[in-house]
Amino acid sequence: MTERPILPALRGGLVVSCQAPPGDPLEGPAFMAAMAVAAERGGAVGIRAEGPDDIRAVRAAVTVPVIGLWKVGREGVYITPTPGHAAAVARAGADIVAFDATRRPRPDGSTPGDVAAAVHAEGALAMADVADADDAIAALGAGADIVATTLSGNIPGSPAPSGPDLALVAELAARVAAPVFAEGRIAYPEQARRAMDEGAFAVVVGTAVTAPGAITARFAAALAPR
Ligand SMILES: CC(=O)N[C@H](C=O)[C@@H](O)[C@H](O)[C@H](O)COP(=O)(O)O
Repeated sequence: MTERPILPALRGGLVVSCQAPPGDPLEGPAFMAAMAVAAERGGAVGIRAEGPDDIRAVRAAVTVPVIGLWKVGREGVYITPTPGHAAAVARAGADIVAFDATRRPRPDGSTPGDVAAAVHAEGALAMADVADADDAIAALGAGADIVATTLSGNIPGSPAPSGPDLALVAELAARVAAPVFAEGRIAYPEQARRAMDEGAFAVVVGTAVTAPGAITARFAAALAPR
């Protein structure tokens, strides 16, 4: 928990998501903390990190706000699925706890409102990762403080645009009073700029900055014989 003003520190800036999936050579708190320090030095105003161990290490390594989440499995609702996971993420040092706020059933039958309440009980802010505007409006009504476009194109029934869902960013910015974070498939600085122009409060970039394997694959593909 922190007394620093969290949202003003993030306004208009870049949050870098430092996550390595299971089996990735960079998996582990030391690697993710180093990645976070590099991102902070590069101008990131916040770091998004996954799992209590990484969150603790990142929290200790940077001065900027930390958005935490906990991925549990990879099916259905897996981003901070229960109030218990959310409380643990906050206790690990996250200033903001991101959680799946889609209308899909949660593994323990809890609601987005239950998760937001657990986050608030730990003194953190609740970020609703959504797939569409209906998710966002429901989650904010249930107590979330922030919405992020994280799950657009990433759940069944949500078609994936090839790039970021800037239409959803614009729709949310027009329809909700809460801060809107643009997140998901932002691969170029120009897309980050456009997200801000569409009304985003801040922009979150992961793969394009912190996934050397994926970045290398893009370059290697460009060199493949035609
Ligand atoms: C859908 C899901 O599980 N998204 C996760 C949420 O934390 C991360 O795997 C993404 O890397 C993050 O959202 C940033 O997005 P991108 O890596 O496209 O810049």
